[in-house]
Amino acid sequence: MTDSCSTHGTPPVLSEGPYALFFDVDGTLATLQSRPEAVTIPAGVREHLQQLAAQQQGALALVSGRPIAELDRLAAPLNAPLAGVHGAERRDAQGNLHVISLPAALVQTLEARLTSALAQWPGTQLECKGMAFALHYRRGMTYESQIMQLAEEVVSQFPELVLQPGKCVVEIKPQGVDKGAAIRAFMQESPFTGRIPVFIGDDLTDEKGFLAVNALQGVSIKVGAGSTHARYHLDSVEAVWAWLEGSLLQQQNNVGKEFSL
Ligand SMILES: O=P(O)(O)OC[C@H]1O[C@H](O[C@H]2O[C@H](CO)[C@@H](O)[C@H](O)[C@H]2O)[C@H](O)[C@@H](O)[C@@H]1O
Repeated sequence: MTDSCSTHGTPPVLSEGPYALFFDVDGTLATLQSRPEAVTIPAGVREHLQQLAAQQQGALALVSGRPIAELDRLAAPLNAPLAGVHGAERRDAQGNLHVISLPAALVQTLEARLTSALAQWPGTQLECKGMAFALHYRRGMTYESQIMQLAEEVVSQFPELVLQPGKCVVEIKPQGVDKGAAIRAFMQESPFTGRIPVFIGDDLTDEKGFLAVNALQGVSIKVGAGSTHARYHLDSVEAVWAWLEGSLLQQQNNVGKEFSL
């Protein structure tokens, strides 16, 4: 990554389109919390997402490291296309599921090994997502190096696995799974095809998504500090909420103009 976020401007609100909208969740639509299970998306933001989805004929998806089941719970009553576990799970706009899994025996072996290792390190937390594992250390920062070493050891033993670093977390996920691939897959399907892709995210896992959107001449937006491939920048989750509301109002104005005499 050669660009620095600080050199990028604030994105204008969405004014023309049609758009294909992709949102990361933690750190983008939802404020980070000390535990994954404490996260919520405010009701007003969920309402705005629903309205934006309707305005764009359903071309709005969440693209997250979280499993699809959790995304449905966090975003309810929004029933959107979803990419979960960094793209290992994907629910397309027709409701079809596309899943990249690992052999059950490998999942069992990894879960047992990671559970017993993290049990030694107070404040760390293991999130098992079926085909991926998140090793959290936000409440156990003193164990960061042990967690990183463990994750690196595991990945070095199994060529079908790769590391996905994040905010106070390192994840172990299947090779070839990333948010860029998930966004490209959506963009080949109705109702996303032919639209201008927009992706907003805050973390390292979002960088492949920014690259995918840039390659399609879309709008990539990084939330918060850090070097990035994204072309625009928003300071905070609150700024994302405000931009989302502004874009919604702008799109509503556009519709009003189409029908005014
Ligand atoms: O792709 P995202 O939607 O941004 O999901 C990335 C990971 O987010 C969650 O972990 C992060 O958020 C937690 C809650 O705020 C925080 O406690 C943790 O330190 C962060 O790394 C989630 O738990 C992971 O499964 C996601 O992959």
